[in-house]
Parts: sequence; structure tokens; C-alpha cells
Amino acid sequence: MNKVRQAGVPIRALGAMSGTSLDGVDAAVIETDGVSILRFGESGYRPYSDAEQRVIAAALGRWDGPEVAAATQVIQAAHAEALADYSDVELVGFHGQTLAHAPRTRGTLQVGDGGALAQALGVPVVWDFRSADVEMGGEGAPLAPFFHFACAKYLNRDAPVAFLNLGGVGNISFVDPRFDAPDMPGALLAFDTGPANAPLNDLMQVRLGQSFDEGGKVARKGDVASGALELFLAEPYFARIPPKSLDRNDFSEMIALVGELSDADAAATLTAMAAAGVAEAMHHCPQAPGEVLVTGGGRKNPVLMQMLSVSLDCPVRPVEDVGLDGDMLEAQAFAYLAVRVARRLPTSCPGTTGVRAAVAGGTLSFPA
Ligand SMILES: Nc1ncnc2c1ncn2[C@@H]1O[C@H](COP(=O)(O)OP(=O)(O)OP(=O)(O)O)[C@@H](O)[C@H]1O
Ligand SMILES: CC(=O)N[C@H]1[C@@H]2OC[C@@H](O2)[C@@H](O)[C@@H]1O[C@H](C)C(=O)O
Repeated sequence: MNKVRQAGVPIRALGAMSGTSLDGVDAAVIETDGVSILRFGESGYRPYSDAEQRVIAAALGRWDGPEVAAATQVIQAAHAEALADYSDVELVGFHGQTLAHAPRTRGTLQVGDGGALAQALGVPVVWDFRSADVEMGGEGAPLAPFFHFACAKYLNRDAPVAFLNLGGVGNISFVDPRFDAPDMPGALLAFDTGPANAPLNDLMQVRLGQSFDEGGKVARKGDVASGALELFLAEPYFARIPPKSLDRNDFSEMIALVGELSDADAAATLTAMAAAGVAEAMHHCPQAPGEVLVTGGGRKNPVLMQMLSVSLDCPVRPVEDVGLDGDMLEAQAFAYLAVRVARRLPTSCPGTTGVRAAVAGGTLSFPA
């Protein structure tokens, strides 16, 4: 039997993720048998040029047409480049780029052709991770939770812990590592918390021509507008019982709520909205976790981290505090999930995506 299919045999898997912030492709190697993480390996980052970013941005929210075709070409070429220089890789996990996500109505669209990538790299590729979950009634996201469960085991945790990813959108995984497997009822509850950096990035771009609020410098000088924050929290999304997921632009009208405010107050208020979404999320968790481990770019924003520390009643710290790499966790997640798919182990379950039953979502393509 092909090694990538062989249960229990550790392999070197390379994962690639292109996230909602459209900054570039993260790539990372892990060694795993699809159950335990044995070792984290090397990683890399291939940024998109401004021109590439514009092509991808023009396709966001679209399901087909010339914009989608152009974005697909950019994604494909960037990944072939980003993944070319890793040695002894036995399997690749290729998330692709989410262009549109409406699981209940139209489905979910991650562009990038894993068959072509397998051919280009000469290595088997797992791709299209989200469609099977959506077809079985799931949200198709978030998918990192099964990896977070493995991380909690890797970290020898024996009490509930939460992983919080602050990307364009935020997502949280409540992990109870006392269970043996991630798909056992109670082992995992995961969902998107709300917008994280996306509305703030959009504001910074529109008002100041900057791609993000580096170090929270702008927000730090402002005051939070409590009226706007209240309107935000009245959004039905927050009361909805999880699992639940979001598209990057689902909350893009939030910018209008801060339209009359100064740059600093608007930035402070959007930052507070990201933190408030997480605080709301904690109410949905079965119990308070012992700690919240923060990954994704938002952990580098001290204003956001401070707001989280104030509003959550447990320690909040970046994953670096426990020896993980918060820039690479998502790429590592898709390396790990690829091995699970190849071995027909589930990658989502009712507690993570609301799917009817645990499912191994993804297509495995071999080079010819
Ligand atoms: N030094 C910093 N100060 C403040 N914010 C930062 C800093 N570095 C990164 N960020 C924020 O983090 C964002 C990138 O986060 P990340 O790379 O986790 O997003 P992503 O993986 O594309 O998103 P997603 O997880 O939603 O797919 C940036 O767009 C910015 O808003
Ligand atoms: C549809 C989609 O691509 N969703 C992303 C996005 O970015 C963060 C959040 O929204 C999460 O739901 C997901 O990504 C991570 C990697 C996940 O699936 O766990």
C-alpha cells in the first residue's frame, strides 16, 4: 500500500494556507501519522505582490467568471513557487484560497487545482478540504480544530484549553484533551467568533492607505464608541448557537458604524469589536478554558490582546508562550489534515462544523 495511505506510519507533510487577509502563502512541514504530532519542521512565506493581491481581491465574493479564473491562476502559480523548495516531502495539504463562502446556500469555494499541483511538484496532494463537509450539512469551517486537538495533546494539556485564531476572521476551538479522539462528543467545540482584523484592515486602507494597524498604534490613541459597539453586538450572529462560520466580508458594513468617528476612535472601536466577538464566544463554551492560546496576526496587536485580557476571565497568551509558531499554525493544520484525509480519518465532526456525522473532507490526487 502507498505510504501516504498507511495507518500509523509517520510521514513528512507540507501544508499551505492562503488566508483571508490576502497577504501571501504560508507553508510549513510537520511529521505526523495523522493522529499525533511528532515534530514541527521548516516553514516559509511567499508574499503576494500588490498586483497579485488586487487580482485575488477582485474575485472575492464571486463564484465564477473571469475574475475567478484570473485569481485561480495567481493562486496556483504562487503555491507552485511557495512549495517548490522543500525536500523529502511525502504529502502536500493544499487549502487554496477561499473566494466565497455561503455554506447554507451556495456552498464554499476554495480555488487552486490540487491535481495540477501534484503534477507540478511530483508529490501527492490533498485539496478541496471543505466541500464534503458542506455537502453533509456542515459549515465547512473552521477546520483547524482537529489540529488544535492534536496540539493540546502535543503540549501534554490535561484540562480544557482554547485556541483562538485572529486572522481576517476570528475562530475559536474549545479543546478538551481528556478525550481520546477529536470526534468524540465533548472533545471539541469550534466556530468563527466574528470579524477579527478584516474590518480594521479595511478602515486603515480606506482612511490612511495602510494595510493594517501595526502594533495597534492608531487604535491606542482612540476611545471606543460604546454605541457602535452595542449595535455590533446586537448582530444575531453572536447569539446563534455554534457551530457557525463567516465569510470575510460578512461584517464589512461594520465600517459604516464607525464612519463618523475620528481615525483613532474608529480603529479603537473596530479593535474592541473583534475582542467583544471573542468575549461573546466564550459564553457558548461548555466551561471556561484554563487558558486561551492566541494564534494568527491579531496576536501581534497589543491593543487587541489587552482588550481580550480585560474581557476574558482566563489567561490570554500568544501560542509562542507554549512553543508553537502562530504564523504557521494554519499551514501546519492543513499538513496534518492532509495526512488524516489520506488515511480516511475524520477532519470535522458535529462539534466543529455542525456536519451531520464526522467526515474526512478532501480529495487526494497523485502525480501521474
Ligand atoms: N504587527 C502587527 N500589528 C497589528 N496587527 C497585525 C500585525 N501583524 C499582523 N497583524 C494583523 O494580522 C493580519 C494577518 O493575520 P493572519 O496572517 O493570521 O491572517 P490570515 O491567515 O490571512 O486570515 P484567516 O485566518 O482569517 O484566514 C494582518 O492583516 C493584520 O491585520
Ligand atoms: C471558509 C474559510 O476559508 N474560512 C477560514 C477563514 O479564516 C479564519 C476563519 O475564516 C476560519 O473559518 C477559516 O480558516 C481556518 C484556517 C479554519 O478553517 O480553521
